[in-house]
Amino acid sequence: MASMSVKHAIAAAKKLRSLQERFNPGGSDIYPALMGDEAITALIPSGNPLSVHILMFTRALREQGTDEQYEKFGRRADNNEIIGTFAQTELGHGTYLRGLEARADYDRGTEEFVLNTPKLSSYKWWPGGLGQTCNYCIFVAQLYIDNEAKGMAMFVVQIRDEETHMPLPGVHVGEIGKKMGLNGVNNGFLGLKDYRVPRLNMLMRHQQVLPDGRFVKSPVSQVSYFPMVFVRCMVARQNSNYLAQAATIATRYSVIRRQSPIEEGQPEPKILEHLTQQMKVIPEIVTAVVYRLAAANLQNMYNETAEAVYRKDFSRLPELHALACILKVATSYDSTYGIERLRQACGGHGYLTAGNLGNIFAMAAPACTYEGENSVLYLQVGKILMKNWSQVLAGRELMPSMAYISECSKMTSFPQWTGSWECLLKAIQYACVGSIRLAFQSYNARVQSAQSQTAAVNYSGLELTKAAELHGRSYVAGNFYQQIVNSPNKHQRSPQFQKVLENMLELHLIQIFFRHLGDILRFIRITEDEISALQRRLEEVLKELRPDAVAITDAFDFNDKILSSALGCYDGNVYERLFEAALKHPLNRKSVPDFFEAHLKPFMKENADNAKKSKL
Ligand SMILES: CCCCCCCCCCCCCC(=O)SCCNC(=O)CCNC(=O)[C@H](O)C(C)(C)COP(=O)(O)OP(=O)(O)OC[C@H]1O[C@@H](n2cnc3c(N)ncnc32)[C@H](O)[C@@H]1OP(=O)(O)O
Ligand SMILES: Cc1cc2nc3c(=O)[nH]c(=O)nc-3n(C[C@H](O)[C@H](O)[C@H](O)COP(=O)(O)OP(=O)(O)OC[C@H]3O[C@@H](n4cnc5c(N)ncnc54)[C@H](O)[C@@H]3O)c2cc1C
Repeated sequence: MASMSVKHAIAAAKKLRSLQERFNPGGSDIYPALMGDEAITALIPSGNPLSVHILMFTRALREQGTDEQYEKFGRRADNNEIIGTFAQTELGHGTYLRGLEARADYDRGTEEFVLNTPKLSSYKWWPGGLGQTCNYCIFVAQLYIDNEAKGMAMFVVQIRDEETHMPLPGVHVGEIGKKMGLNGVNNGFLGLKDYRVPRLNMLMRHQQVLPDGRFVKSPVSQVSYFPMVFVRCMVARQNSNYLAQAATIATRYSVIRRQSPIEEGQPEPKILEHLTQQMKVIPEIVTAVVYRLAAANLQNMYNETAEAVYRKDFSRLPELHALACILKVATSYDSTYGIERLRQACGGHGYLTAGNLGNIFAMAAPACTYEGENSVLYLQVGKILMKNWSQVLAGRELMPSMAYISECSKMTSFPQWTGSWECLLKAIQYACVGSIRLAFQSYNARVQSAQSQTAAVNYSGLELTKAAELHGRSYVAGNFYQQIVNSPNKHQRSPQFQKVLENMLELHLIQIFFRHLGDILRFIRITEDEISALQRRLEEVLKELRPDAVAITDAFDFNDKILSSALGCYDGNVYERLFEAALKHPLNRKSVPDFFEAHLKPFMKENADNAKKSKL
């Protein structure tokens, strides 16, 4: 599987390189963006062993290395003359980066770093492509000068001979084993023993070790986390795509499959006519659209910020970090649960490999863990919200994506309930701000009762997580509302198209309202009649969107090859394709399987003989 993946990844890399040269000669941005795109996912269903090379290795060399280092390593990596990965996580630590155990000791006598993974738990563990594909890596380690810790640093390390691909002396490298999916990625382990690299192998754009061992600190230490910020943005985009793929499959299947007359004596309808089926499928279509738009916004913000960071302007980094974290979490959780819901919406056939929903799930699910485990990122955002709440209390202005927090904080109570989109959006934001306030009070009370700040974060963790989750909902819903209602492009849309978009907005807002009804009722009084009115609107908008479901998913524009699904083909020949796939199964190659004579027949015969004997 790994070798097929490498073969396909290389073919895809060549193709994309030629597209890059055709459409964006000399540029560097569309290549990584395309590389992770849905076409690649489909071409390499067991995962792309070059993803981390393209998304992290090359970027880290460009963004964390000096110009000289880029010339030495980065250009070769961009040309795919060398293949690398990002080796940060260890067997014993992934989340808590300050706890990483791999170390780099500076030897000023030889002007080298001595790299070591001193214990089993300090072995690098997980990096994509490390097992077999890569001959280089970025090795993340604690930097020591004269045995004094200086924080994390990144080192370019050659691990295999460029000619023979043999691991170099002092390098212990291999594959970590079979996973639930992504088995073509050859995630690997790496141990180093007294492995020496020249001083200039430490990436030194933002922090430096001078030849005499003097350490020059980065102006902003978090900039060494920047490669992770980029991949979080990519996860937001990619997981929205996975959800869109699953939604396309389930929608197409739901207009072919017929089951159970709705009225006695009537013909069986398409299953998408059943209201509960609409509720399983249509909200997921809308969620995919909503997240695609949010991820596109995030990507623009990343591009602007990355340019600024390159010029050593770090002012927008905190806002980008906060948004990348929350959208990474929201898209990975919602796509993972959404894909499973869509699989169930396809009944028994959804469980067949031929439907491809299992593989899409296996591609989407690990994003809840990699690039920052989701609960940990919720806490990270929760902490940022606490900091911003202090700013609100001090009367200071907040970053644009949190401006709604200041606005809501000024409201003494929630305005008259109207049920309008603005009212629904405000209700979600108001509940979020209420949750932030409660989390802040809880956190502060703990600190005042002599808990340390870190312990107070731990014990306020549930409230911080709730506040972070609602902040994600507020941002995403607010962004969608702006794009549908206030977009400058609005007047170029046909009235029919605008109506479909508005229906999607209606469904999104009502869906989020019901998902967080408990959270909202904690802060806002809403009557039973007002809630029932929203229930009727939900049923109505599902009915309105039903005729558009196929067109919206067609507009995602996934080729049949990309969906790779007997249930989700454009022509709708579901049963024919399921049969075709079944007939290809190895067990169908022979009418009588080999195990019949070897095992089954003797087993049955023995049972029959025993039965005969017991009758005698
Ligand atoms: C194209 C499509 C592609 C598809 C993609 C799929 C393929 C991908 C294949 C899979 C590939 C998978 C590849 C992989 O998986 S690579 C490995 C990924 N590993 C992780 O993500 C590790 C997760 N851990 C962390 O990020 C940190 O340790 C956290 C964040 C948890 C805490 O950290 P720490 O304990 O050190 O810090 P602190 O909480 O005291 O915070 C201290 C300050 O720092 C600020 N801060 C923290 N972080 C950032 C940041 N990033 N930018 C800017 N600022 C940041 C923070 O706000 C605070 O600010 P202030 O309050 O002081 O102002
Ligand atoms: C498919 C895949 C690909 C990967 N690719 C790479 C790669 O290319 N390079 C690389 O370096 N790494 C890679 N990783 C590793 C990945 O980044 C880590 O698995 C991830 O950061 C989570 O860390 P962990 O595994 O140590 O989980 P842990 O941190 O051990 O998490 C386990 C549990 O503990 C909880 N927990 C941990 N800390 C806290 C806390 N502070 N507060 C509350 N709860 C906490 C978590 O919420 C979770 O429930 C990959 C992982 C996967 C699954």
